[in-house]
Amino acid sequence: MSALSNSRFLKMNGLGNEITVLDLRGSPHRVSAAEARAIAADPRSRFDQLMVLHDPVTPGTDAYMRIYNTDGSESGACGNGTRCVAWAMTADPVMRRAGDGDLVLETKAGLLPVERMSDRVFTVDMGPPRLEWNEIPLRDPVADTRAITLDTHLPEAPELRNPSAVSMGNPHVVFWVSDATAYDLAAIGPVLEHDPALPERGNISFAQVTSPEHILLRVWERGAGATRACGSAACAALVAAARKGLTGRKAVVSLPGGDLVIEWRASDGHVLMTGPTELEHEGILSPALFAGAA
Ligand SMILES: N[C@@H](CCC[C@H](N)C(=O)O)C(=O)O
Repeated sequence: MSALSNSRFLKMNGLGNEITVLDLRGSPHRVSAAEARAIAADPRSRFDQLMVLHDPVTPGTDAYMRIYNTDGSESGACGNGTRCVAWAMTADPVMRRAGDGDLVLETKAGLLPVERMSDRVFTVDMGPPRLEWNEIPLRDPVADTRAITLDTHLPEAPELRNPSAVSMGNPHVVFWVSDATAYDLAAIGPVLEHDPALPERGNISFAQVTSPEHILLRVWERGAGATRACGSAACAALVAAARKGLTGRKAVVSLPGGDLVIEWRASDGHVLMTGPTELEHEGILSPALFAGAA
């Protein structure tokens, strides 16, 4: 029987980005890729990202998070999921942490301080963007990641050339388009996600800058597919747009699920993401889910 059998979970969302939160603090168990896929396969616990809480690693932090995509792969960042975890750790009667003060979460990519702005709205300090080719990572050295070249050539879509690349703790490629809704994400997304120039695959965004304070964004997520919102992609798009002089350092990023406010803070270069969370229901993971999942 899996150590996860009968574990309580929260099904949440951040702007429609489907998030399941599982609390393994106090347990040595590490969710396997097969277990993550099994949890995603059940409609009650279905997720774009599974956020798993573990005991803190760095002194002064509240929890260490592992982040799983629908396909079982792991990521270093999930903006919408981080806000959901912040809600769970401050408001859920079971997952609520002891004590008050600033909430600081940690992933394999670094520390994420979180501020509660209102009942369900949180600002996450997503840290500084990583902009060097080997930090993203890209296969080939490039001096300026504001305009990169992928191997994929789409002659039917001449706009899809020279995207920007940014890491927010996970790899993002941002294409600059005149109409963010014009592309068939389900057809193009998987091809671009797996482009050989992206050794760890990529989260793929189509960004339409409508003013210096506003970006329309659609995202094909690595390991999860088309989602209604992606917080780290919104951060990556704002950083890339500001670097290209298309926007200022603060903008509203509109996704199919709603709006995020993103600021690339001048004082320390950190990216702040503000947006809502929603609790849908709680549940218990059935032992039957894990039959055959190692
Ligand atoms: N939805 C997330 C990003 C999820 C991680 C991504 N699919 C990856 O593999 O890097 C967000 O809100 O940032």
